[in-house]
Amino acid sequence: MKVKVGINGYGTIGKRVAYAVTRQDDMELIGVTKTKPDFEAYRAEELGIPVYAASEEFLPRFEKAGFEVAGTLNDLLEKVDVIIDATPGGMGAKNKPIYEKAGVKAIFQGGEKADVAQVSFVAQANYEKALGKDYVRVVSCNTTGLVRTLSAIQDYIDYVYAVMIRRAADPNDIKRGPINAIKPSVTVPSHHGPDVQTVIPINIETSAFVVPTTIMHVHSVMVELKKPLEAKDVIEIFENTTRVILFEKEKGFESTAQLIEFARDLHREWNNLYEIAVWKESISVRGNRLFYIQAVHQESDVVPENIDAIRAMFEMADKWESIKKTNESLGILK
Ligand SMILES: NC(=O)C1=CN([C@@H]2O[C@H](COP(=O)(O)OP(=O)(O)OC[C@H]3O[C@@H](n4cnc5c(N)ncnc54)[C@H](OP(=O)(O)O)[C@@H]3O)[C@@H](O)[C@H]2O)C=CC1
Ligand SMILES: O=C(OP(=O)(O)O)[C@H](O)COP(=O)(O)O
Repeated sequence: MKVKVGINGYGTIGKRVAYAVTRQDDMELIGVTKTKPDFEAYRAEELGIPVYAASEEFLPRFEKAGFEVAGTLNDLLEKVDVIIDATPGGMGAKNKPIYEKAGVKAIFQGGEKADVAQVSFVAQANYEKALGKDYVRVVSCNTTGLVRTLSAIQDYIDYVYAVMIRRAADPNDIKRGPINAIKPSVTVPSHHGPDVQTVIPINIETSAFVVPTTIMHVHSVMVELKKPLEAKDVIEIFENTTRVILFEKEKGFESTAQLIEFARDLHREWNNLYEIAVWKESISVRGNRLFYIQAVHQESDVVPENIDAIRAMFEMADKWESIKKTNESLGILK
């Protein structure tokens, strides 16, 4: 039996998760919601994906354009086992009562607060915690990136200090698009440190800055070690960590631009780089301090997490079985 999946919010994250669902042999994409009949709605229709209005209030927009929807969100909820809420940050919490009323499991995204769900999730760190759960939150793209590498060296961590250099907007965003400024999050810690702690119990402080780019976030990570670890050990650990890839400046990976070019060269859909990119040369240890620099493709690293979260919630596979299946289906390198 395939799990029936619906997507509420067919935007940057929603459309990528929808695509990933169609790549799974144990899941079925039942439909997606839109608030308006724009090109994304027409493209979904072309792909044979049923489009539902996100609520009744949006129906006149579709009627006016002559776009035939399959119903509204409530109709979609009647047909699915799980809904992926990929609506703008904060909207998921408002939608939750609708999902509860429909008796449908739900996965929320990182723009929601942790208390929206029973568990905050990164597959390789805490898959088991989501087993059988009804409400799971896939943490934000930056938090996912931090958890992927930090959980791999968790036993060595005394304290982490990390600086997030965040892209100003996604490439399709014409409202927030790169400003000619560096904008600090003046609240310290930024939400990322406390968010990491909702997944793994480590000491961590973070601060964050927005810079004028649309392609990827970069993290400068500093770890105080509680037991000895050499750079070569960290390299070996990361080489053996799923969804983490080492890139070398020596081979031309000088910036986020080349990382995205690499994803294009792989012919990845939407140039998704699902893996966290760690610069190999940046990994260094001085005394009891470890340093490394990594990049996160904000539009895609959380996509495999949503797929694994579905399998955990329906207890369809154990952790490594699910991760392997998801990785293979999306061409994730390791
Ligand atoms: N973009 C990113 O880099 C990342 C985002 N996230 C998180 O994922 C979530 C979604 O973000 P993202 O995909 O970027 O957002 P987008 O703005 O790209 O997409 C949001 C979608 O929600 C839909 N929507 C808008 N209003 C409503 C409504 N009233 N009811 C139902 N749907 C609505 C929009 O539909 P329509 O187009 O039809 O108006 C749109 O398709 C957020 O929690 C965000 O924090 C997590 C990791 C990375
Ligand atoms: O989850 C993300 O970033 P975050 O981890 O910095 O909150 C996404 O890049 C969305 O960030 P945004 O809230 O700046 O759109």
